[in-house]
Amino acid sequence: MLKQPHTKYRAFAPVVLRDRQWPNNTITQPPVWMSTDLRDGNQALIDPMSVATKLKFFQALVAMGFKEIEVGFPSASQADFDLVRLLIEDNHIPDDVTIEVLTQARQELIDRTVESLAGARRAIVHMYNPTAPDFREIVYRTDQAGVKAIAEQGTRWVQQATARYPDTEWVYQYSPEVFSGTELAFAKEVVDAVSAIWQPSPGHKMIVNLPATVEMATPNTYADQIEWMHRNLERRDSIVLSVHPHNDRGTAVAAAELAVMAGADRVEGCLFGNGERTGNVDLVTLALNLYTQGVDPGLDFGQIDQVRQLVEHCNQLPVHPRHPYAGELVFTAFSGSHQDAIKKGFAQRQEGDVWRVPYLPVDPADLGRSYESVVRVNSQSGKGGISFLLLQEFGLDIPRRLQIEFSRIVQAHTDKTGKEVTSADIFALFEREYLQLSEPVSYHHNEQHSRDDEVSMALEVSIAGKAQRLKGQGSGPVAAAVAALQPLVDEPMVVIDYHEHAISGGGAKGDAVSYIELRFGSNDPVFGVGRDGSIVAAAIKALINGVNRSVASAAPGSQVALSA
Ligand SMILES: CC(=O)SCCNC(=O)CCNC(=O)[C@H](O)C(C)(C)COP(=O)(O)OP(=O)(O)OC[C@H]1O[C@@H](n2cnc3c(N)ncnc32)[C@H](O)[C@@H]1OP(=O)(O)O
Ligand SMILES: CC(C)C(=O)C(=O)O
Repeated sequence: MLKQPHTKYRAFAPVVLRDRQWPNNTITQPPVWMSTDLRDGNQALIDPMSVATKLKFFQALVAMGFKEIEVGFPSASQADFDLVRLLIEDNHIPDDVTIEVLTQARQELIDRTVESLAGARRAIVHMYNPTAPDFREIVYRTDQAGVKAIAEQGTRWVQQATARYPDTEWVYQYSPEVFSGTELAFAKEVVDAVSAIWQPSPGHKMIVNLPATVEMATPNTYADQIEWMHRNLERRDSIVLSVHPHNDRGTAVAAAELAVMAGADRVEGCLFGNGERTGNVDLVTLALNLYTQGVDPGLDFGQIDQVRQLVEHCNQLPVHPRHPYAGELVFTAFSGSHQDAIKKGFAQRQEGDVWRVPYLPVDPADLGRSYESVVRVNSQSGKGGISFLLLQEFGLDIPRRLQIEFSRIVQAHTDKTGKEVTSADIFALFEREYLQLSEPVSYHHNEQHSRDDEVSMALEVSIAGKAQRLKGQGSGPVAAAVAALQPLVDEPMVVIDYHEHAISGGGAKGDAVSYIELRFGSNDPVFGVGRDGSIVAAAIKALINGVNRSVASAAPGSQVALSA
């Protein structure tokens, strides 16, 4: 790279528009959306789509709610011509959907383009010619007058060709290609000359599309350009003002949003930002940005994964895992503090509340995404994510101090493997540590009798494989079980905390689960967990698990031992 890049590259000159209005505007309704997936998107593919693939994509776009769809460049290829014929002849175009096709300003191409549309109820003929200085000088070797004459002549050819098919309702769209790099006064001069020929009216508007064919400046500059045109174009009340941002600087979405604030009525783009070079503006992101502001975008992305899979299949290009709203990882939190906040957000949420879950700008469920993918656990994760998954998928609502204790066990595992753990892995670790640990003491059965506020408990257990019957009394079943188990260990056993709940989901639905925090003498507290169809048995199992864990926890340095 150059040390002095100014010797090779020039900064884009700002637009002089001191009284710009767009910064004070907000978007309260969606623009008209136009999908150019089948044209601008298709022309940028390594292998352009077949007619069958295009038809499938077209039908999906219709189902999403698009009312204007650019289906191709019929004068360029037989496949594009055939698709247009198929759509018309086999009645694939619903009454409220209008197809659009693109052509250069060349008579033979215009004639063939219009011919492809014969029999359409309504159609948009989109003609373009480049207007920017580099294109005038390098590509066309002409001047402003020459470029303006191409636009005027092309418009007349479109008029003549469409007049041959009076049964179709024709809508004309003109694009001064590379508007983003064209002098504003000249862009207005060309567009005004075109609209003077076409003579649109408020009842029969034409579309003026102002493309950032190459994105050359910051989005505010594009907004200034659009506001300037919006305020200065002739016949503005007879024009649908459209924008077509490309993403060369990575800011097409911002450019489109600011352009709408600046007066654009319509936005052209592709799903997930496919298109030439860095792509067209991403219509999914634009629509869902509106949705998260409480504005109905008029497009349905309620099954976003299906839309993404369809687009990946048709384009043969992957959507990035971090792509806004649709990427595989965008509703996934790995880091501990994010997981903690998301878990609290879900826990405090009531049905009908305004959406306020930290870190998640949209409810994944609204896009057909499940909550399972929201939290994933690796070595960057904390107790929040781990306990979220245990609750969401296995119905285990583990108390806070147990979350801390168990997260150390998971952390040790992820540190060792260096890999993500699935919710099934986490549950397996939890089972191994708590629910299935039956050494050295394993539980078989209990009998209890109550008299005068005192419970007598007999426990059938095995210790190191040998059956034993233990007895104890207490003010309740837990106290009686503690008294029965106390002789097994050589430190005083005290219950510090006790939680239990019924399991509402997962394979153990209906079981009770009991979490008991115990202290043995002056040792650190330890949790025991038990699960059973009976609440009392779940508590006894939790106590025995606490004994086993404190004895097993192990050996070196452990102060707790089984009594001789
Ligand atoms: C920004 C965009 O995305 S614009 C759309 C671009 N998409 C495509 O080009 C895909 C489909 N295009 C094609 O398949 C071909 O370009 C075709 C079949 C339409 C035409 O092919 P060709 O006749 O070989 O011409 P080609 O596209 O190379 O253009 C070169 C000629 O057309 C002229 N031309 C290019 N664009 C235009 C235009 N919009 N209006 C008028 N003339 C044009 C050029 O000045 C050049 O003229 P020259 O031969 O006298 O120097
Ligand atoms: C034809 C025009 C609208 C185009 O695709 C562009 O300028 O990018």
